[in-house]
Order: sequence, then structure tokens, then C-alpha cells
Amino acid sequence: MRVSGVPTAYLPGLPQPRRALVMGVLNVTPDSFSDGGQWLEPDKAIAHGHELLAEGADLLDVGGESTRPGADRPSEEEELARVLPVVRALAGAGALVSVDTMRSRVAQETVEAGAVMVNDVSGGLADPRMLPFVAAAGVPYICMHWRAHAAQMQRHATYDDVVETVVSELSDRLAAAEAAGVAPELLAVDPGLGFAKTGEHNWALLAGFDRLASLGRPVLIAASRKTFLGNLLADPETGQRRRTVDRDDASAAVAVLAAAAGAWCVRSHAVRPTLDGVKVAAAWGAAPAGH
Ligand SMILES: Nc1nc2ncc(COP(=O)(O)O)nc2c(=O)[nH]1
Repeated sequence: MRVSGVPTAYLPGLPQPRRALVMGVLNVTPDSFSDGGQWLEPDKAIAHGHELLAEGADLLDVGGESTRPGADRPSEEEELARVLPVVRALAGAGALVSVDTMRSRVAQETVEAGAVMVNDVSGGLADPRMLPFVAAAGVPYICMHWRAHAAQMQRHATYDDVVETVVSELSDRLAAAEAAGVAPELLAVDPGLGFAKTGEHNWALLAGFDRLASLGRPVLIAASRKTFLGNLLADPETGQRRRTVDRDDASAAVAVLAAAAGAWCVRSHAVRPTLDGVKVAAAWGAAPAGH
């Protein structure tokens, strides 16, 4: 089996170990699907960020808006109030922080507070000022495949060929970013698992990793604790979906397989097992091929 374990491409200005990067998830929200409310208070969020760093996270992804299906949007002021103190404290402590936001003003203020990357789940579609801001700021930008806000996104989960369509629509977003002046080498892509996607779509996108990589940009895979894993692990007797906090082994397995395929970064709630796993993928990929 061909195992790479090393990213097919990197983003400049960020760590470039010969392994996939691990991005620790820090949702400062009352209602994120997997950890909603746990880290809403800034002090708790900052402490959890340090825990993730201690586990070895290369990056911390700080978000103030839940994107779970059906979630209502917080105001821009509320989102800012949630993330700004957390970004300022963690970046101030030397952490590499990405801000998980669709709003250009939140991106701007958190970059000014020390965030080094913008993680925009909308790929620039939710706020027309986002791409111009990213271009002017010159920071790395994660461009995720997205079709609509959480309240209505699952209505858009229809594709003839999900891999080809997602690759094509991501290609359009990369072109839009470059047209807005974003330097191409600062762009990473992400298939948006669970965003206007069914479980079947998610598995097809993972199996189609090489098509995502054919965009020529670093690929971020973010499957951690998502519903399609809960369904995969459902109790065979009752059909009861596996609880979110009990999905970390399967989440790490997806991350390792993505790293083996050449993912640039994997986004995880459980950093330590994920980091251990991507190191295994890198060691396997580095071994001389059997004769
Ligand atoms: N780039 C990127 N960012 C994201 N942010 C939040 C969530 C929702 O999951 P969470 O509630 O566990 O953060 N998923 C993604 C994702 O798939 N890709």
C-alpha cells in the first residue's frame, strides 16, 4: 500500500515538519455539536488551549460560531467577544492560532491580536470583504467547500459526483481568492466534511483525497467527532449513534489515513492520539520500500 505520511504541499510561514500538522479545536461557543459550552468562558478556553498545546498541537483553531447543522448565528459583536480574548492570550503565549470565522471583521481583529491564519468555512462566500482582507493581510487562508449557512446547509447536500463537484467548486473559490489578490501559495483547501454533505458524501471525499490534492494546494481534513463517524459506530443492536466524546479513536483513524495520503493538516479535538497517529504515518511513509 502506498503511504506518504508527508504533506503533498505546505503553507509558508507555518511549521513544515515531515508529517501532517495537527490543529487543535478550540470552540468558544455555547452550542458546537461536539463540545458546545465547555469552553465558552475565556479563562476555560485559554486553559484548554494550553492543554492542547501541551499535547503537541501545532496550531490552535479558535472559533466563536457554531456551524453545526441548524445552528443560529451569533452576532458579529458576540462572536468577537468570544474569540478575541482567547486569541490574544494564546497568541501572546506563543501559540500559532488560526481563527475559525466567516466574518472579515472578526478575521481582521483577531489577526491584529496575533492570529496567524484565517480558517473560513465559507471559502469567502459568507462575507464579500473576507478575500480582500486576506489579500491585504497576507496571511495563510483555509478555503473550505461550503454551500450555505448551518440553518439550511443540508438542503444543499445533493451532487451527481460529489468529488468532482467539490473539487470544481473549490477550484472556483481558489480562483476567486487569487482574483482578490490572495497569493496562491497562502491558500489551503478543505472538502468541508459534513457541510452540505451526507455521510456517503464524506466517505467519497475521503476516498477521493488524491482528487482534492490535484488542486495543488495543501489539504486540511477535519473529520473529528463528526456525525458520520457516530453513525458508522452506532450500536448494532439499538442503532443508537455513538456519543460525540466517544468518537476520538475513529477520528484519529481518519486523520492517520488522511496523513498517509498526504494531507497537510488534520483538525482534531483529541490532539495527542492524532499526533501520535500522524507520526506513525510519517514513519511508515519514510521507510524504504520493500524489495
Ligand atoms: N476548516 C474547517 N473548519 C471547521 N470548523 C468547524 C467545523 C465543525 O466542527 P466542530 O464543531 O467540531 O468545530 N468543521 C470544520 C471543518 O470541517 N473544516
